[in-house]
Amino acid sequence: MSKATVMAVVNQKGGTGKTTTCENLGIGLAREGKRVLLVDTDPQGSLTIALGHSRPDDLPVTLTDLMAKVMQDQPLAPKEGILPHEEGVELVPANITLSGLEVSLVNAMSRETVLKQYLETVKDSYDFILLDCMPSLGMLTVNALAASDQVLIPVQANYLSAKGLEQLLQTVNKVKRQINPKLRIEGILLTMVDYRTNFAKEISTLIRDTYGRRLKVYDADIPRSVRAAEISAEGVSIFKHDPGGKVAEAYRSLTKEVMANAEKRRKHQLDQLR
Ligand SMILES: Nc1ncnc2c1ncn2[C@@H]1O[C@H](COP(=O)(O)OP(=O)(O)OP(=O)(O)O)[C@@H](O)[C@H]1O
Repeated sequence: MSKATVMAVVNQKGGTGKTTTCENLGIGLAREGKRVLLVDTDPQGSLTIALGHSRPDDLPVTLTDLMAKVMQDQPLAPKEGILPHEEGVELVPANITLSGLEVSLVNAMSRETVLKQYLETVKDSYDFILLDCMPSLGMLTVNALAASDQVLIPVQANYLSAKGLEQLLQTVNKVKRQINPKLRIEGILLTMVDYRTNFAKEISTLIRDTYGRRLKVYDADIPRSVRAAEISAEGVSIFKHDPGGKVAEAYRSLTKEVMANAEKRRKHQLDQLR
């Protein structure tokens, strides 16, 4: 059985739409029949909350426990700590205890690859594993990059920080060089685009012109909409909350692009084996 494609959703800047993208791309893929695991690697637990667990601190098992077991060489039960969601995805939840684990990683053996080692134990059961990263380039984000095949970078169109993006690309390249040679940037996703303003259109064009040659910018942009902001408290995706709306439409397009890219890569790999 083939192993999952692991995708890190990363931006060290806060509030760029990482969690919203993880949730809706993940559920979008599940709606297309893919087996999807979402992993909350952020001690804030936003993805955990967004998927309906409003009190992450009360959960008996979270990513902290699973990574701690890996670090202590303890066995994991099948699907230990993995929670089902009504829309077909599964979740490894997180809470604030993950901050403590991040500190203890500093002195751990193979500290950059603890998450990777954990994911190896579950990879056979999924087609896609999406990692919701925290807004920093610390050890948990390095673990996410070390465990991933590809990176999706949500960028809030109105607040593009070219310097921030360069810093992120440097970190991705460093992880690629030193720890994970197969890591590649899948694409930049423009989020919270307000098409009522000319400014947003200009920024979108600017990003495509500036980075489009070096990096893929997804054709799908995610529009700004209060309907998207509402889902954080609803425990369901935009496909359930507002199925006919423009944000659902945009995440549907993104899902198709991600699947088409995965299929292209699979064919390319098969061609190389021939
Ligand atoms: N398309 C959108 N339109 C309007 N609001 C949005 C949209 N996408 C996300 N939001 C809202 O913007 C805020 C930040 O989004 P989100 O939590 O997805 O970002 P994040 O990058 O994961 O944040 P953090 O860095 O804190 O983890 C949230 O309140 C969310 O509900």
